[in-house]
Amino acid sequence: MSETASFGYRDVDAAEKQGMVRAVFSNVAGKYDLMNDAMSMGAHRLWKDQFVSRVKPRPHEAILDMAGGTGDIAFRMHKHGANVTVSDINPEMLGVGMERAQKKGLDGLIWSEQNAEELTFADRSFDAYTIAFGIRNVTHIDKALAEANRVLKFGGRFFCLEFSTTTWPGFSDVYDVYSHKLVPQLGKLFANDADSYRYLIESIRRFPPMPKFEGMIRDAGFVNTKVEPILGGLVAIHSGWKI
Ligand SMILES: C[S@@+](CC[C@H](N)C(=O)[O-])C[C@H]1O[C@@H](n2cnc3c(N)ncnc32)[C@H](O)[C@@H]1O
Repeated sequence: MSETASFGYRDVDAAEKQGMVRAVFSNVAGKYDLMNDAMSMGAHRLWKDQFVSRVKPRPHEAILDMAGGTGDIAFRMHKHGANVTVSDINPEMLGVGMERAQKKGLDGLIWSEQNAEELTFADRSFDAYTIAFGIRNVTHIDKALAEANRVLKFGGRFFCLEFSTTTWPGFSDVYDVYSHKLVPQLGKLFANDADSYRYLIESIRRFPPMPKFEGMIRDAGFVNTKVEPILGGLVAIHSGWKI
């Protein structure tokens, strides 16, 4: 029997998932940044600021921003003087990011089309690895985590920002209605694409809960792992160290 993977609430052939995810992000690339503001009412900017403040980028250190999309995390780290490589599997998302960098006058970022599961970077190339709202889209999360570990130097830091499950009871009911009913409608209104946004919400619900994901990070070889829930775990920052 062939291997299956979850694509939102559906189970699909694992070999097909990557192409389906790629199609989602090709569809949304042009409206991605606008939709992030609309869906989170601007909150994603605060979560990304908090995330980068935890990474503490230092001047000249090499940081890989995996699944970096249109560059939000990379731009923030670049401001600190880090040498940032933005990698993503989707050339359309990277294309939007490169245009944004040009408009902002940001030089020195490296843009690289890569699959998080099979990186072409040499072992021990980076001081830090970041991935924001990307890991839940990857077919084999364990392979991506193993690759993160491989490309980090000894003493390197791993940081992941991802939606998770809030433990605030009242809030989770409101969030359920908001995400399942309103987000696809916003997707239709702003991007003429309810299905892509339905997938993005469903994929949040299928993502492993915080303790399980932290265990996966440990299994990939990271130590001193930590989870920092935001809004009761609606969003979480996971981190670990390579030794
Ligand atoms: C929700 S966006 C996040 C973009 C950016 N990090 C941000 O926070 O705004 C998810 C990104 O993951 C990328 N992605 C999905 N699967 C991937 C994979 N296997 N390898 C690398 N990137 C992947 C998508 O192309 C997309 O750009």
